[in-house]
Amino acid sequence: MKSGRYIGVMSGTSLDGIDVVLAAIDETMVAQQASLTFPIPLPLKEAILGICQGQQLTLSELGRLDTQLGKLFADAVLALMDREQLHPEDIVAIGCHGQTVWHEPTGIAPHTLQIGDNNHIAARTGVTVVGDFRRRDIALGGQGAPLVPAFHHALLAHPVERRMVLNIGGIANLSLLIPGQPVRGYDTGPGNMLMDAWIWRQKGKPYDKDAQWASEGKVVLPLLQNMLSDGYFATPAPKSTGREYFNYSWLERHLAHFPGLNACDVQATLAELTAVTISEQVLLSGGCERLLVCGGGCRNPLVMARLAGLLPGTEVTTTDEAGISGDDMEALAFAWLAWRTLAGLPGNLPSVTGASAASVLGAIYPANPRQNQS
Ligand SMILES: Nc1ncnc2c1ncn2[C@@H]1O[C@H](COP(=O)(O)OP(=O)(O)OP(=O)(O)O)[C@@H](O)[C@H]1O
Ligand SMILES: CC(=O)N[C@H]1[C@@H]2OC[C@@H](O2)[C@@H](O)[C@@H]1O[C@H](C)C(=O)O
Repeated sequence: MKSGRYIGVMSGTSLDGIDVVLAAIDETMVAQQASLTFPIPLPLKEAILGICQGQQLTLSELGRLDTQLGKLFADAVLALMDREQLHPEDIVAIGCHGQTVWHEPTGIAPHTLQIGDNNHIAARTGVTVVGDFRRRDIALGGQGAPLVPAFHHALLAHPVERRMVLNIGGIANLSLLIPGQPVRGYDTGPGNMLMDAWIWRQKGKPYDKDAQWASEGKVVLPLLQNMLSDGYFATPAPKSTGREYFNYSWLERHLAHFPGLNACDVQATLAELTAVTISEQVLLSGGCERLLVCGGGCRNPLVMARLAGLLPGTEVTTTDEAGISGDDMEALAFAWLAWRTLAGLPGNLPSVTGASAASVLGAIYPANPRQNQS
């Protein structure tokens, strides 16, 4: 069943770095063995951010970015392989998510686009790559996202306890693991993305470390209510979203109604927006006994404290406490999805994405011998 060591690669909507994880996987377990975060050069990050917000580019520019990212993902994998003294034959496959640059799961021609040419990764590492995980689900009428609920279910479901797993990345997504019910899951809306965008514009910092700035401010209720009136929050699942919707322009449109606000109060209000939109969904979905949080947002003490405050009766913890590092969860999920693909097992859950059927996901880029090329 293709058991062995896999490498998962995730570059998420926050663009804070490429997460690479090594794991031993078979039908009964996923054992994490090593991980690293590989930096994304600032010009590349800015180019990706531009596309995600609708900036026009030529096909030549898109092609170049696809190649540059593919090479960068390969470098990230090679850094882990070199550090762990791994040879290509030690690894069954690499599961690479790619970089989402556009996600439009509804409308006349639903589509989602992850770039970073997997051919470069296979050629440079000498390891088989599995990629392009989302588009089969879209072709089956699904959202193509989120895909991690199946992995959350495999690892963290409990026979009697009502659990939910929350990933707070750039976008936040929730997996509902309720005993006796099909797994459900969807994106709740912005996770860290608006907080990151605001502090970047105001202070040139990539994120509000430990919510130090937001903690100095107070929530501006009219602004919060104005943002909460966005139609996405009341849309029923299945649903997914991304940077092309929740971005700095979205924030600017809401701020335009409230000129002259204190910048640090805006930061506090954005942290509250993340906590409120998540907790409302937890409650609307019937609540849970335990909320296991992963993703960079689980390191934000203000958001975590507000979630606990808004969800009395729910134990709010990080997935670290359940034995899985919150920083590595998504990369691990894509290593596991690569194993599912090679084992001929479906990767999507129609109860989550709304697809008409469960399906083996992804495309396989077979290994060829490792080459020393730049
Ligand atoms: N100590 C901290 N204090 C506050 N926020 C933090 C801290 N550490 C990480 N973060 C937040 O987490 C973000 C990174 O999260 P993560 O790596 O989960 O995102 P991602 O994987 O790119 O997103 P997605 O899940 O949407 O694809 C940072 O940009 C920052 O906003
Ligand atoms: C289109 C896309 O890349 N979506 C990501 C993004 O980041 C978080 C949230 O939005 C989730 O829907 C998804 O990622 C995780 C890994 C998923 O598919 O489950």
